[in-house]
Amino acid sequence: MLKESITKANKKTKNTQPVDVSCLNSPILSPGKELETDTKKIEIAEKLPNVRCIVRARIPTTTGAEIFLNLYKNDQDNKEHLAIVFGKQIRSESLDAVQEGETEMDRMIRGAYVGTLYPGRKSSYVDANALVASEEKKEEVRKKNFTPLVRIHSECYTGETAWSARCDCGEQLDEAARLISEEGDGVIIYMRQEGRGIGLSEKLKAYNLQDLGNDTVQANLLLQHPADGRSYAIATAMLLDLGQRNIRLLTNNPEKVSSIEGPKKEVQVVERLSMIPKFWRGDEGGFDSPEVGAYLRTKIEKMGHLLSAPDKF
Ligand SMILES: Nc1nc2c(ncn2[C@@H]2O[C@H](COP(=O)(O)OP(=O)(O)OP(=O)(O)O)[C@@H](O)[C@H]2O)c(=O)[nH]1
Repeated sequence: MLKESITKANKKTKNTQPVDVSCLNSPILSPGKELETDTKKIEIAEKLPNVRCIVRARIPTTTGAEIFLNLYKNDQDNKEHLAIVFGKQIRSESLDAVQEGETEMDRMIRGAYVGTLYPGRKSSYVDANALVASEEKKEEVRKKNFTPLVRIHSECYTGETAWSARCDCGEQLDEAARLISEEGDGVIIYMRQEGRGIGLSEKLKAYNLQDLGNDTVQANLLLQHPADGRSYAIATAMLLDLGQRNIRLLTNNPEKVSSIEGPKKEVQVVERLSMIPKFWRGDEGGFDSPEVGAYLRTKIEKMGHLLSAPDKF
């Protein structure tokens, strides 16, 4: 059954080397039997999708930083991707656009207000103090030629909610938030691409295949999925909607850097900053496990991640 589906996958998957199915006599890959190295590059769409921020809300956080959650709809999938915006400087053009027939209350309810909401506020615009503060901030940012720190993060229920030590996704999300909030203004684009795009149920199957001796890439391929099934066109369109054409990107993933720039280099990554696991840096709060070690090694060895493991790992 699995053998059959992988043969089908060979026929369907573009730019992918043939999968060696001889290993399927055993659920565990025999030593020396490479399943394949998936050479598929993340496809860059020819045209960016249309995105629209439909609601924004202020979230005071447990770390003290104040963030604005911007929820987006798009014409490519039916998922609710999010822009987690730090600071008040970065705003969504589609959210701020005036909608026909809407009242001031409608605008405030969907988050298209300037400044801060307070009981009894009547207008989305006329918070004079906020306007002055916002103009001053814009000027300050212009003077500094500010290029925001951005993280493009893919949803990971296990790493962010179920305390998983199989991956460093939860740590990366926290670390990105910490670094961005230190600078004041920046964005985390939170993409609903669970399990590198294969979804949670398939990722859980992949975990079982990993426990049976396969690495993260092999497990995806055995399940008939690409090693990485994500795309970043929606994220690029969201960054443009947020007015961000030049960014500093927090990632070790070279594919993410080229994909996020878009088909016509609509966005430019002017700097890439590595995300080194805390445990490798010897920082407080890091964690180690055999699984996360294997996960990171596979990223480096098979997915070309720009990260070098310290000798002892
Ligand atoms: N299929 C699969 N997905 C995984 C596994 N472990 C984590 N993920 C998913 O991988 C994604 C995390 O990717 P990112 O944090 O964007 O990291 P990345 O693209 O690998 O690179 P960085 O930007 O350097 O972190 C999330 O969607 C996780 O759910 C796994 O073993 N198998």
